[in-house]
Amino acid sequence: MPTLSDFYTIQDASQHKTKEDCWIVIDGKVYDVTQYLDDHPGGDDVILAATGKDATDDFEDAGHSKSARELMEQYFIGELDTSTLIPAEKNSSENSVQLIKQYWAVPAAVVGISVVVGFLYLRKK
Ligand code: HEM
Repeated sequence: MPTLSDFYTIQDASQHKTKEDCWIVIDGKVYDVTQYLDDHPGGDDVILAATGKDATDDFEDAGHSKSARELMEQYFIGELDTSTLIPAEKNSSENSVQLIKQYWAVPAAVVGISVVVGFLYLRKK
């Protein structure tokens, strides 16, 4: 049955990344795991390292059991407002464009300078 729940942005969740106040985002859901940190079999450091971002891949890579997944529902506090992820994706594609531009600038400059030097050298002969 659908229930009303709070929505948080990834920026909201990123404000809670200490041992005293720790939220994680897994599969579009936000969990306040502050009280669970000391009991986590994988240690508190792995959970703290998974704060401030989408921790779904880290959580899945650890191969959590069914009972771990049931347990985590106790710490559910709200849904992730996914509209806040769109600018992040846009930024990362903009970053890729910047990287491609930089990647091509250096070899293009080397080829350009070589052509000019070669041309001048041949003209001198
Ligand atoms: C509410 C969130 C979480 C709960 C309730 C939880 C619960 C558990 C439980 C019960 C185990 C024991 C093995 C199992 O039953 O699967 C475990 C192991 C583990 N967890 Fe989590 N976990 C959570 C989040 C995370 C996150 C975000 C990470 C990030 C990497 C993580 C990393 C690990 C690792 C590496 C182990 C393996 C420990 C070992 O086998 O030595 N867990 N977790």
